[in-house]
Amino acid sequence: MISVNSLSFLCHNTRSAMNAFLLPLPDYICTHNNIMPEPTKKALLLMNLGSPDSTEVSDVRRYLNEFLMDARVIDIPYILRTILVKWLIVPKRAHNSAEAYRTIWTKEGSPLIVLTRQLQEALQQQTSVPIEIAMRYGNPSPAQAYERLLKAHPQLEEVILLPLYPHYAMSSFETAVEYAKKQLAEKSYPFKLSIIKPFYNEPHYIHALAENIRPWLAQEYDHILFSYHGVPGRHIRKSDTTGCHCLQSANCCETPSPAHATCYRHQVFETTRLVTGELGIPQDKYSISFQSRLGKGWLEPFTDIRLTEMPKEGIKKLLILCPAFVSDCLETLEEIEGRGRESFMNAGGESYKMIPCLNTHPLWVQAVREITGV
Ligand SMILES: C=CC1=C(C)c2cc3[nH]c(cc4nc(cc5[nH]c(cc1n2)c(C)c5CCC(=O)O)C(CCC(=O)O)=C4C)c(C)c3C=C
Ligand SMILES: [Fe+2]
Ligand SMILES: [Fe+2]
Repeated sequence: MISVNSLSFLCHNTRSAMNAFLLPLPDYICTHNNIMPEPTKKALLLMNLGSPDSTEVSDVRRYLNEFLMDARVIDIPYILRTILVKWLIVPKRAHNSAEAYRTIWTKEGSPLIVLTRQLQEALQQQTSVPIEIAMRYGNPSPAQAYERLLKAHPQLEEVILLPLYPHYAMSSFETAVEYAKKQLAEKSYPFKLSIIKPFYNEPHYIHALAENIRPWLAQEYDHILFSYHGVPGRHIRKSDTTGCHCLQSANCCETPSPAHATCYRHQVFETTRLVTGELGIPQDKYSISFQSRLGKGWLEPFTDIRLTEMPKEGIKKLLILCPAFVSDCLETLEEIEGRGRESFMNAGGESYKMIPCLNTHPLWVQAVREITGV
């Protein structure tokens, strides 16, 4: 292969000289000055959960069907899942869900997708490594992102996949990775996929989270609630690689085990411990809860219940954040900022402040660069 250095002498008036011999000029040979960038070999793919294409009930229905028919989300046999999802959950949920999306939708679209794109743009301003986004459900799909990357960079050798979930769950990180791998395998793309593991304890991420919280601590508050997206306890046990650790004892998540590499509960505890440690928040000033449950047997305590209990326990001024998400979305803006606030205030709360997700915080942009090496 011709190295870029060996071609550098060609750069002056190269195109006209080479044209004289009718040689096609590779696009990475610069004809204006002596800079000849390497052809792009590496790209970054940011992958998030996805949203419906619009707030029309038909689009929300299609999105919910795709989401809930995922066997890593509702992990029951196909026939039962089809009956449950297509006949019971989606028909019952689609209208309310569309209504909920309408309360947060922006003129650019779904906050989750708009904010993921803004993260892409903030990163792209700092690096020449091409960056694309993809969604697990809906658009753009990983295949669409691969096509765009390949068209613009035919010499691509590696796509670094960053699932935008700090914590491992079969219903978030695992399904995103498997879907991206499946779509890669379906066509003979010339590049490989390198997967970044969950970054729940990565120091740059923890630092970004801490600094995103810090300004909010200047005002008076009684308590900080770390509200994480819930998952069924069954999923925690299923993801236990040892087969005998997770949810088998009261303090399993504090007892060292290789199971923690894929234990959502352990990982959210760790994020909370590390970030409160960095901020020096005493143990009696914060707690963890789990939101957005769908069905029985999900991790406890439940955020919606805690929000109605807290004012009666003397917690009147609350700070709340949702570190399972890096971008604000339906579950933060509608569930926590909207309905959560109402529950807390109606139960006797005096002040309720939701700390936004990391979104495009400069330290988060920096953390993504550190975590992915772009
Ligand atoms: C931490 C990330 C997430 C996990 C884990 C997760 C598990 C999970 N979710 C559902 C059901 C629904 N989740 C919905 C929305 C939603 N979920 C996540 C992230 C995780 N989900 C995000 C970021 C969002 C918001 C998407 C957006 O467009 O803003 C919804 C759809 C909305 C609704 O109707 O409530 C459902 C349904 C299950 C069943 C599950 C694990 C088993
Ligand atoms: Fe655990
Ligand atoms: Fe969810």
